[in-house]
Amino acid sequence: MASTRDVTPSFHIRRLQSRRALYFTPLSLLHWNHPLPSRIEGKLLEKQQWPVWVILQDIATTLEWALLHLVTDQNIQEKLYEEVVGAVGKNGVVEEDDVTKMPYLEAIVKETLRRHPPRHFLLSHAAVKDTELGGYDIPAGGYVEFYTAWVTENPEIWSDPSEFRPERFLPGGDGVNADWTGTRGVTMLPFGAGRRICPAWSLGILHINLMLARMIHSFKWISAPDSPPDPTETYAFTVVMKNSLKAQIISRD
Ligand code: HEM
Repeated sequence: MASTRDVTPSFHIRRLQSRRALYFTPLSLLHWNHPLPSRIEGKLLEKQQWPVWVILQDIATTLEWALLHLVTDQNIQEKLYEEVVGAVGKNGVVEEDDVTKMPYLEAIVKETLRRHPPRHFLLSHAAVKDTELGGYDIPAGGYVEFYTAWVTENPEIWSDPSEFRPERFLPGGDGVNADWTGTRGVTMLPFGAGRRICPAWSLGILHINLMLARMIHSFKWISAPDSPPDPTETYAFTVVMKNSLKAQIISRD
């Protein structure tokens, strides 16, 4: 009989890692606190200390929001499971190359980043010279904060923006041509845009895709009794769930 466990996603990540089911979750690096290389030109935040947990936080936040929707809507979860099984079989192992051939997985991750951009604000930017931006005069040295969530909440850009609908990123959907790195127009900004865009956005996406595919391939995720998923948001470094997701997992073996 399938066993169930009542655990939080972070616990899942550690458990799956110990079963070698996950590709890469460098939790041991959580205490690493060396300066990351910084790009200086036109940059406000110089030589900051960037603890690695800050970076992992973006990935963990995205995974937790994706799982909330997959637990809430089992049809989406089953459709993803079918796609993963179709690509690697029931007993195969999902590898990096496999996730590039999973359009529904990609649509789920894009919809998660649209609906729940982990950072509602980009890093602080500053004008290096007197600048006019969107009708405002920004003096040299003036700080500019970009609020990213307004783009994805905008009904002029997205139909029913508050709904979680991965299909919008598939052919025929309103997001099929969305450029999430902002080079062809800005309809979502999870990684920022322009020359200060997150330099590791594709690495982040690869990790999220791979982990999510492996989690769904190995387990069916369902709501924990007496603890239904609660999408209320709160601000930490990223915009997280006020009440962490609790779910039960059932082995698909
Ligand atoms: C889902 C995953 C991720 C998200 C949503 C994300 C998001 C962002 C955002 C919004 C920015 C600020 C861009 C701006 O101010 O214009 C940023 C910057 C940055 N990110 Fe990421 N990021 C993710 C993963 C990663 C990973 C995996 C790494 C490193 C391995 C990384 C390293 C950095 C660095 C070093 C910067 C600063 C770049 C600069 O100052 O020029 N990020 N990220």
